[in-house]
Amino acid sequence: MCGIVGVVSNAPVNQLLYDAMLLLQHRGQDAAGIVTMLERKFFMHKAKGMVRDVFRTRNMRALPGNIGLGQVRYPTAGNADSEEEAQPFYVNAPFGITLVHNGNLTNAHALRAELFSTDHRHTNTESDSEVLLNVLAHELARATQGAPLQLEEIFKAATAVHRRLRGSYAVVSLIAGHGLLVFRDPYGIRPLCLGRSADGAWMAASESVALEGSGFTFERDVAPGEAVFIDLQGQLHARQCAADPVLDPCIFEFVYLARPDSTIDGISVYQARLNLGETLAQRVISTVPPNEIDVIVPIPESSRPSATQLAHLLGIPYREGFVKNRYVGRTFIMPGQGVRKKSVRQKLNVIASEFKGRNVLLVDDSIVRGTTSREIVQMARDAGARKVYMASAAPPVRFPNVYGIDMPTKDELVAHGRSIEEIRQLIGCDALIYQDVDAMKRAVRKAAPAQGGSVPLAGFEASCFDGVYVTGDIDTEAIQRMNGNRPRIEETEEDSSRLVLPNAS
Ligand SMILES: O=P(O)(O)OC[C@H]1O[C@H](OP(=O)(O)OP(=O)(O)O)[C@H](O)[C@@H]1O
Ligand SMILES: NC(=O)CC[C@H](N)C(=O)O
Ligand SMILES: [Mg+2]
Repeated sequence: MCGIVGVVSNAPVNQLLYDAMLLLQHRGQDAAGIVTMLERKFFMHKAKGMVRDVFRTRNMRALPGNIGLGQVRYPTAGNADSEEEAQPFYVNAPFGITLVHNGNLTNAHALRAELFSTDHRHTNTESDSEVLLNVLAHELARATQGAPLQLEEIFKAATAVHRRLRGSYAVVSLIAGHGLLVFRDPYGIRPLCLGRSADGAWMAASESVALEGSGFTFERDVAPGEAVFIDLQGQLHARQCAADPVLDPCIFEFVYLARPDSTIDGISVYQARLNLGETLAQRVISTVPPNEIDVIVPIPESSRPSATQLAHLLGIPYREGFVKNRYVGRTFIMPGQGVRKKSVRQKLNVIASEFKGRNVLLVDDSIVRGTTSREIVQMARDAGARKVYMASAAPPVRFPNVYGIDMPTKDELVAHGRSIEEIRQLIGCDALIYQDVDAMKRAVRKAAPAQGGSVPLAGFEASCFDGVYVTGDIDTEAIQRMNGNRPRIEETEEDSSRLVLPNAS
């Protein structure tokens, strides 16, 4: 995941973009970038780091114009360490286009070869988003054939782009001298929504929290396969450009990725998490008698809504046993297992009195590599807990994700190829309770409104839990190819994060 945003206004947008990106910071902490446009000229600043570190006053002053876009990056393709792969990306022809992307193309490898041999376009990084931009540029050139750009050609190009791309993509792009083009893949895997301000400005963003926090009113989600073009006068034009759009949003957004105060495709993330706590309660009861649990303790941050609901239903006290250092980022989205492990301890500290002599049930939203749970269980024991039970509001994560969440190989997943009992032993808890896959889907769906958008909710992209890849073209070979170009982080206890490039000996 990454966070993306675009704004068309009649006043400067640099501060608006910056503020919206701060509201999306939880979606990517690796790099940040903004492009604005004044007349036909683009102004760009991007670098590795979090928003507040990347942009100084002098950078902000150098971003003039009433239209622009931005991204916070969490790399899932290419090289996490590369400054060049920070977004936005830019191409000069046709017209001049910049683009930000949230998602992951599963056919980037084939497209890159095709771009070079057939389309005669050059890409200069390993990023799939640069490939995406070049496909869009090629299709815009093909649709216009040298003539001025009209609305019909924009939608024709978007249609052709959908035909060529596979995987997940929520995109905001800026066409110099024309306007903002926004589109979402035909399955709607990654989120994207639109909002309006009182003075008529438009904002497109990954999550509704960015709209609301920036003074915009949520208008609607971008439908899967839909392309929306907002011209320089602020007129919005929309068209369904995919042959067979279906809405299968990524369920992990509701489990962990998104902010709880966001609504995605009509589903309140907070309500979905409460519901997950409710169904989890039934699983807990069937594993550990509630009278053997003295206290329920959430693992901050994302598990809190599920843990409160669980505690409420079981009638067991909910206590804060871990305090989070708010200056440490999300550990799951940090590149490198060593960095993640170290930062769990830096990030969370125990309140020993909540554990001493008690049987505690720790609740997390998900267990991915098991780094957090292992450390946390040990910390609870060190603090004097008698029994430490562990519950996950999501089912076991057993399969790699290829749609923009950084869990690319099955071997790194603690639940892959292991029984619940084996995972329990690895994590070191006295009982381990997982949500069930169908119950998770039901719980999230229950938070959906009766009436959906223009494309109704079909199901969920839940491949990391059930191994079903909604785009249908993913096999072991495809996963290996996607990972082939990604640098690995070599792990040892002492030297925790040495970067190893592929092909390095
Ligand atoms: O099994 P693991 O590989 O450790 O990953 C799972 C953990 O990572 C996430 O927390 P994170 O610290 O990223 O963010 P949060 O503060 O929003 O919960 C998630 O909420 C789990 O706690
Ligand atoms: N998480 C994402 O959405 C990543 C976007 C893109 N695949 C990149 O690696 O930069
Ligand atoms: Mg967490």
